[in-house]
Amino acid sequence: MTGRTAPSGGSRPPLSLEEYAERARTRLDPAVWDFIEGGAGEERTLAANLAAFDRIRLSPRVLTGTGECDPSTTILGRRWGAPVAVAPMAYHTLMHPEGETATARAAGAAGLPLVVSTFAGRTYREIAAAAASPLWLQVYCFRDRDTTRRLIEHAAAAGFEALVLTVDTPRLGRRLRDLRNDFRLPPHIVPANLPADQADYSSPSEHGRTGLDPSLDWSVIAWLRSVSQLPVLVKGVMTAEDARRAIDSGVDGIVVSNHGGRQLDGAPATLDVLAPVAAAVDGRCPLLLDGGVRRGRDVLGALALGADAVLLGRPVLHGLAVAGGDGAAGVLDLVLEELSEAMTLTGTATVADADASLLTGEAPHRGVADAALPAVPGNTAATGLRKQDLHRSVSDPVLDTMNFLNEITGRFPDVVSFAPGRPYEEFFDKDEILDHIRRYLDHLAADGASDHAIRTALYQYGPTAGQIRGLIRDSLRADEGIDTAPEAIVVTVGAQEGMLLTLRALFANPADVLLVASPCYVGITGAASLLQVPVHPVEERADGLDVADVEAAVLAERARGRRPRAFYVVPDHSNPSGNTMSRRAREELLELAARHDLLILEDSPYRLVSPGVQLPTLKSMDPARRVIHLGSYAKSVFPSARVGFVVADQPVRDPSGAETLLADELAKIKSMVTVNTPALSQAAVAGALLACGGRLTERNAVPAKHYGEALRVTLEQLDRHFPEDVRDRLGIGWNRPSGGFFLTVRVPFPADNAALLRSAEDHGVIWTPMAYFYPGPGGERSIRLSFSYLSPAEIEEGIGRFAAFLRAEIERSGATGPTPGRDT
Ligand SMILES: Cc1cc2nc3c(=O)[nH]c(=O)nc-3n(C[C@H](O)[C@H](O)[C@H](O)COP(=O)(O)O)c2cc1C
Repeated sequence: MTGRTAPSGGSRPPLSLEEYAERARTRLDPAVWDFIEGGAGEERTLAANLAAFDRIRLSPRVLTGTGECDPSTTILGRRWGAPVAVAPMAYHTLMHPEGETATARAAGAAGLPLVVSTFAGRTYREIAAAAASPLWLQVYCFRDRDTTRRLIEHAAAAGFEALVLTVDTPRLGRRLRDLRNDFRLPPHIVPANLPADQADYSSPSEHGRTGLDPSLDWSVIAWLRSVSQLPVLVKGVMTAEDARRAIDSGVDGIVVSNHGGRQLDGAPATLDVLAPVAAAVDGRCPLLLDGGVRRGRDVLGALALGADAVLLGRPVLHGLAVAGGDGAAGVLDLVLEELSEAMTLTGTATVADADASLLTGEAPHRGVADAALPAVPGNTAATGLRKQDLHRSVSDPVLDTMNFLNEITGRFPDVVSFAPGRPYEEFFDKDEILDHIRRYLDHLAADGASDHAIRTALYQYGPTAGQIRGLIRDSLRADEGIDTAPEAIVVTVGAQEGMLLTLRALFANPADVLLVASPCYVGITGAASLLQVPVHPVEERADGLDVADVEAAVLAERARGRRPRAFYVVPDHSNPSGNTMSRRAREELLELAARHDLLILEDSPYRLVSPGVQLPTLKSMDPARRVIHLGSYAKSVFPSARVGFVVADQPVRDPSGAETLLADELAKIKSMVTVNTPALSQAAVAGALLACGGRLTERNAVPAKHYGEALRVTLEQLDRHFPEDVRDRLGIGWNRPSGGFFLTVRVPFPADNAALLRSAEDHGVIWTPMAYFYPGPGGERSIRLSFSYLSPAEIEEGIGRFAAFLRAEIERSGATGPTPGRDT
């Protein structure tokens, strides 16, 4: 990031990108200047891009002890000197005869990638020869796909590492400056990688109209995959919805871009749409942004709003125009110098540390409609909060799924509900809870605790890791074959807190990915969303999880440069699918974990309330301590206690060689979350454990029988309403779990919220759309039925209503026959 020699024509090197722009303007032919500088229409969007960055205010933070900051980052498995790359721009040769080769040298010197335009003025081979950092190819899809395919093959052969498909250009925007100037490329400026004889390229707008394919849809991603192995990014996404579709289409990255204001005039500034797009992407792929980046601090602003990196457009052309490769290098150096300054003055040690806490004052997406904020009654000075200003997780649909169900249950109180995964209430005895607490106090006294110590245990803040760890250890030994020390246990506020603590501790860097069996319990994906942990779903097959699929996910993530850190699974009677992993699959999973240095997060709350003998827990099969076991007493004791625990016996070594257990580290985090699990709750659970000598299987013998019976009645009623030949004809099916609270019904129509509403309104029965449990697409034609909360008579009535709903819905949609798509 050293200053360069003064590009000729100025008394000193330009001190800002603005100065580079000014010097470039004086050097270039006015029509060429207009061509690079201009935007579409009235250039509102062009101006908005710049204005949005102008509104960013960063918080200076002092005495942070940050020292040297590190602006480097890793994208698609490659280290970049900073989260900046050069945006694809046509014809660098218009700025300087060396064109893209000069830019590639400059980018290489700064350790930054260059995205080379389809309309590059130099060949891909020449550019690659000059490059010392990653090259990506920007792809325009032509009507003639063969031309596009050849372009991609040439770039791949030259060593380009990724494809960036520009998706905002079914035609070129009306750029009035070019129209007024009747802009034509000089004869020597040609696209060096396109067939010279096939088109007249001299008028970019004219060629755009005749050459570009205006009818592209999302299937183009699959086409690109069919012609190239390279990762595919899409450039030009501006809405959360399109970002989701892009991810559903399997892209490897997204560039939020409005083409530097050159396409749809009136489109918002890219920075203004970044936060909602980032919320939708939720770390599932790299997210880049371009448009209006003109200073190093702009880079930091974009990162704070959720980008992983930015592309720099016009300023690089300005540098080239001013002094060729040296000028482009000067521009990049300046941006990196300013970024380093901004990071230091905001106490941002690394790129991963840049988050929304850096922002202060008016956020970029504010300003337009502040006046339209609803007034809060009775408080005229109230501050209206915008959802976009809150953490992106609050916009994550996963955090909302249960609200819809609760709302619908409230609206139709007389429905039979197969929605809640709740224990059957007839087993609750209102006096028992007091007996449990009494029993625990007596136990403490019998153990020799003084009155004073017992008072403290009950009334005072307690030990962070919990005060009933010994009893939990005994119970795990008796019931689960898990042999662990009390010190390896942290008592948590439900298993949910256990998930939060575990993810917080394990996921230290943005390249760490959580793999989850999918469909997946929303508690873990929700916690991942809160912590911005990227999630990679591994889809269960109809008969359960295939460990080969987990391995494929591990390898795919590695290939993307990310680190699969842990795999979350409910091995027994899974919520939501009801499937159980076989013993063989458990062994294979543990072998895989060892092979790939993967941790397993085992969550298994239904075992102890399921009939029959259970398969061994993963934790009990795990001498290598790869399994972190998340426990819950919600089903086996009662949910209101909100007591869970984590068995985290993994040794943790610090740089001095000192060793703790992962449980100790979780307790540190817990001390800042819930301080300790309420003593009253622990006392009640402890009393319940003492009552059965730690053998919760024995305590739950009757409930387990009940749940087994509820499952049997549910299956029997489904069989009765839909005998095999009928269900085959209608395209309905279901699995046959061996226990737990849930099963999966496959249907031949979309089982979405609209269908759920019809089911509640017209048939008086509620269920849960399986799609709620898919972190990505999937489950659209599946339903989760939960039978745990209902009596056999209610189940019988409810399945009758459910059957009527299924028949009505099949008739309504005209859909019968085998269910397309996924099975669970
Ligand atoms: C002269 C010029 C040519 C461009 N050519 C392309 C191109 O060939 N392909 C593409 O995807 N985007 C192209 N763009 C858009 C840029 O990649 C980028 O989206 C935009 O310039 C970023 O905004 P900024 O210039 O404000 O930094 C071009 C932009 C300019 C200014």
